Amino acid sequence: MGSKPKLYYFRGRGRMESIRWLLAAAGVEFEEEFLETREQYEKLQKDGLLLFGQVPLVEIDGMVLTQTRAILSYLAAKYNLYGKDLKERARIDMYTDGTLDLMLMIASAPFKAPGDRDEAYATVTRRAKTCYFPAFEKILKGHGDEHCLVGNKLSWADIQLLEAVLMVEELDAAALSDFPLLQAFKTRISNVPTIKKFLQPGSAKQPPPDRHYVETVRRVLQQ
Ligand SMILES: N[C@@H](CCC(=O)N[C@@H](CS)C(=O)NCC(=O)O)C(=O)O
Repeated sequence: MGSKPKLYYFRGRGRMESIRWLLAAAGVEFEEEFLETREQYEKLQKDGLLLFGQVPLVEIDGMVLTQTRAILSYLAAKYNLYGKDLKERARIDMYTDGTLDLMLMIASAPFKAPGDRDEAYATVTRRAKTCYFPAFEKILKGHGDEHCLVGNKLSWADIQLLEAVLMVEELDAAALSDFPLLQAFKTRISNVPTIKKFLQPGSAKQPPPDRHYVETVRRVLQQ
C-alpha cells in the first residue's frame, strides 16, 4: 500500500465520484485503478479486498475500505470537513444523505431502458427543484451571514451539495433559477481553491456517463 490513497472503480462517476470530490477538496492526491475487465474485479475478490463483493474500494492509511458512506465519513473526519461536534455531524450526515440520494437517482438512470431513462432524468430534475433545492435554499436563508451549510466552515455537506447542483444543472441548465442563495453558494464553493482546481479540465473529475461506461460496468459486474 503506497502513501497516497488508491481508488478502485470504473472510469466514470458512479458511487466513486463523491469520494474523488472530497479528496480533491481536501487537497489530497490519490491514485486510481480503473476496472475495465472482469478479471480485474475477480482478482480483487480473490485477494479478499471486496467485503461484500462491491466497489467503490479505497486503500487508505493501511486500511481497505468499501461502502461509499463509510469511506466518505472517514475522509470527512480525517480532513476536518465533518463539523466541530456531534450535532454538527448529524446535520452534515442529514444533508449528505440527501444529496447522495439525489445523485444516486441520477447515476442509476443510464442503466435503465431508453424510454425509462428519460423519464428517470425528468423525475430527478423535478425532485431536485421541488424538494432538495428548496430545502437547501431554506437552510441557507436561515444562516444570515454564514456562508456554509453547517457551522460557517467548509464541510463535506458543502462539497457534496455543489457536486449535486452541478449534476442537476447538466440535466437542466436553468435548475437554479428560482434559488438565488443556492446560486451564490455555487459561486462561493466553486471558488474554494482546491475545488476550483478540481473543476478545471484535466483533473480527476469524471465526465457524465456515456455508452462505453455503461457497457464496461455491465461487462465487469456481469449484469
Ligand atoms: N452500499 C454500497 C453499494 C455498492 C454497489 O452497489 N456497488 C456496485 C457498483 S456501483 C457493485 O459493486 N455491484 C456489484 C454487486 O453488488 O455484486 C456502497 O454504497 O458502496
